[in-house]
Formats: sequence, structure tokens, C-alpha cells
Amino acid sequence: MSRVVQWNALDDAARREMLQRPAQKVGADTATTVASLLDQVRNEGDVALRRLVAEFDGVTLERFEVSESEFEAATACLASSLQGAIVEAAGRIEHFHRAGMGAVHVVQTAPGVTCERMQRPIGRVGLYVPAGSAPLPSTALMLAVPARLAGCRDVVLCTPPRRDGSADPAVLFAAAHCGVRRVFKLGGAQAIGAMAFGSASVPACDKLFGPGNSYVTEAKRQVAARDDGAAIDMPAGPSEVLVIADGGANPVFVAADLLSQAEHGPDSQVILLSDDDGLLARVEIEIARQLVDLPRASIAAQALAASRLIRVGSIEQAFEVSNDYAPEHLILALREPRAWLPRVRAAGSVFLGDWTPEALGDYCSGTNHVLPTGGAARWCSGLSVASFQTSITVQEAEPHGLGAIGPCAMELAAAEGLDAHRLAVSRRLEAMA
Ligand SMILES: NC(=O)c1ccc[n+]([C@@H]2O[C@H](COP(=O)([O-])OP(=O)(O)OC[C@H]3O[C@@H](n4cnc5c(N)ncnc54)[C@H](O)[C@@H]3O)[C@@H](O)[C@H]2O)c1
Ligand SMILES: N[C@H](CO)Cc1c[nH]c[nH+]1
Ligand SMILES: [Zn+2]
Repeated sequence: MSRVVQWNALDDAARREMLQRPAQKVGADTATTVASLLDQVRNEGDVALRRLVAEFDGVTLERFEVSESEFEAATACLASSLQGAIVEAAGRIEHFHRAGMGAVHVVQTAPGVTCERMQRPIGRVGLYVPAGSAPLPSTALMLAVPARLAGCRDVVLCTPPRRDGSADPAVLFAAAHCGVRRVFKLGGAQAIGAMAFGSASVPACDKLFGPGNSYVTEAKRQVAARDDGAAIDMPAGPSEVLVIADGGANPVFVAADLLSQAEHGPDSQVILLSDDDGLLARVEIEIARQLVDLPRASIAAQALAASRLIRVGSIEQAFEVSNDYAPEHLILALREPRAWLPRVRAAGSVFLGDWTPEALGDYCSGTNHVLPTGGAARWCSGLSVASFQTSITVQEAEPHGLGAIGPCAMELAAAEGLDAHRLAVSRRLEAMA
């Protein structure tokens, strides 16, 4: 039986239900578990970390930090073709991110009054590279390249250990290639707690970055809300993709793109919107056909249970639905996709046309794959160099500049009843007279 849903036959409540993310349905339990894990790390430091690594990663670790010899062993065992791909991807990610770095903005807002904005690196940053169901060396690049370009002084990276107590060699190679030498074999909420609060082994960081499963994402949310925690980049949880396809789209490609995000985890969400019944039917058949050949078929199948194949009345309506949902990834499998781009109001990253699979952005087109999920694309952007910097404003008034804009400040100060403010200006004007 077809799973295609007619959007125009649904009432508002059914539409909301249709677009609810699987990750949002497990909220309360996850929050309680994570709060307890963070408290343990906060109160007991390394002792709690050792216990939680044993519990969740199934390995006993005396030391969490990766040693120099472990870095060397990782490089030695890594195929040269994979080393080459990591270096190649890093180069393009650097190219794109460097181009987006803040230009110097100096503005004369009045004669004799100069305002500017300057960027400074955040001192100590903590990067999280997932490795629960699959280690993601590409994520190490997406985090470490902009951190290095920003000029961050101390960069700490956590990634879950493997069962044999080692860290994934490709993650280590990618980290080292980007100059990150302080890597800790810690995963999940406990890694986030360690980087937020610090422990005997792990330095406390000012801001934490990186994606992860529901536990990691919830832990980031909780440490960001605590006075003794750390700032965070964004909610970057379980992967999502929304495809808008017209009747001319290739169903094999569309199905492949949907499966590529479904295989990330059981709580990934994949959505297809189309105004064409034939395309929807063909994609549904293709998904079933391609799924059986995937090594991660059972994970993808769980995610597909919460997938949505939706028949919309028009492509215009598809954009309305997509903007409300605010997907992490948006694929426009449309004829003349660029012409539709102005309709996009909320999305983490957009993939134009039939020849831009989302996997390119995941790995090596140059854009960043750490992107907002859970609808956060309505109000926040994916990672960039600016995420690793603060922006400090500077102003300078010459005497004639103070003369030009001082009366404005005095008028507003008087209106607010803040006389000391008014006097800070008027005393200078008097001194100039
Ligand atoms: N939004 C983005 O930019 C982006 C980018 C890449 C990956 N992702 C997402 O990152 C996620 C990676 O997840 P993952 O699981 O593979 O790796 P992960 O490293 O995020 O999580 C693994 C850790 O989860 C913890 N954990 C597992 N089960 C637990 C439980 N029952 N209770 C408490 N803690 C538990 C363990 O400590 C383990 O080390 C995927 O959902 C993927 O879609 C998102
Ligand atoms: N699609 C993920 C972001 O949601 C990123 C990724 C890493 N490796 C493969 N894919
Ligand atoms: Zn992916």
C-alpha cells in the first residue's frame, strides 16, 4: 500500500503531526538521563567519565587523551587513498570558509566619527565528533578547519572510543591534519560535560561545537543553560533532509538522497514533497529497491518509518511547507532550481538540481555540514569561521565628531533621565569651546 499522503486532505493538527521530528518525541526521558549524566561529570570529574565510558562505550580507559604514538599509529594504518580524500576535502572546505571570512568594516557614521567591527578568536573551543554508529572524520574537518582559520588558541576534540579503546584512525588523521593535537576518547553527554565543566584530564572550554545524537544535542542544550556550563554553536542533532521534486526529477537519485540521510540513524528524518503522483510512486518503489542493498539497511528502515512522502498541490505550496519545517538540508530536484532559490526562507544548506547530491555537502563541496536541525534553521545558520569568533565593535570620535553627534546623545540622555550620561558629553563640549 502506498505511503503517499495528500497534504491538502490534512487538517492543521494532522499536518503538524506529519512534520514532527522523531527526535522531538523522545524529549522528556532524554532530558532526565542527560541531566543526571552531566551532574555526575560535574561532581566527580574523571571518575565519572571512566564509569560512563565503561557503561556506554563498553571499554575501560585509564587515560582519555590520545597520545602521540596513537596519532602515529592512526596515520600508519590509514589507506593512502583515504588520507588523500581527507586532505582534498580539507582543502575545499578551507577554500570556501576562507572566502566567507569577515571583511574589515570601517564606516564613517558622521564627519569625525568612525565605527568599525573587528573579529577575535574564541580562546578555548571544544569540538565533538560523533562516532556512535559510524565515526565521522568529515565532521572533524568541518569543525577543525574553521576553528583554525578563526585563530582559536586551544582546540580540544572529543570522540567516542572504539571497543578496543582506540579512537577512529581517520578522525585522528583529520584532526591532526587540521592541527588539532588534544583529542580525548570520550563520547555522548559525558564528553559534552567534560568539555563544559572541565575535569582533571579535560580542559574546560568557552564554547562547544559539533553534531551528535539526541543525548549529545540535549547535553549541549543543558550546559548552555547553566551558569557553570559553556556556550554552544547550535542544535545540530539527528540528520534531516527535505526534497522538493517535480515530475522531471530522477526517482533513482531522489531515493538515493533520501536513503543517504536515513542511514545516519533511526531518528533521522527524510521528507519528499512533490506535485507529481508518478514521481512519488516511482520514488517509493526505488526506496524499497535500493534499501535492501545497503549495509545499514536496518538503521535506514527505522528512519524510513518516520519518513514522509507528501503530495502537495503545487511546487509553491511545497516551499511553504518546507519553510515552516526549516530542514537541515533542502534538495531542489526541480527544473531551473536556481530560479526557485528566492523562495527559500529557512534551511541549513540547499542543494540545487539533479547533480548535487547532499553527500557532496556532507563531505567535500566546501560548505559546512554542521547545520541546525529540529527547525532551528528558522533562526540560526550552519557553522562558519564567524562561529569561532567574537565580533567586537570599536568607535572613535574626533572633537568635531563629538560636536556633530554629541547633542543627539544629550537629548536622548535627558529623555531617559540619565544625567551623568548627558554630562559625559556636555563637559567635553564645554572643554572644546
Ligand atoms: N546536524 C548535523 O550537522 C549533523 C552532522 C553529522 C551527524 N549528525 C547526526 O549525529 C548523530 C551521530 O550519532 P551517533 O549515535 O552515531 O554518535 P554520537 O557520537 O553522537 O553518540 C554516541 C554516544 O552516545 C551515547 N549514548 C548512546 N546511547 C545512549 C543512551 N542510551 N544513554 C545515554 N547515552 C547514550 C554514548 O555515550 C555514545 O558514546 C546522528 O544522529 C547524525 O544524524 C548531525
Ligand atoms: N549528513 C550529516 C549532517 O547532517 C553529515 C555527514 C557526515 N558524514 C556523512 N554525512
Ligand atoms: Zn550525511
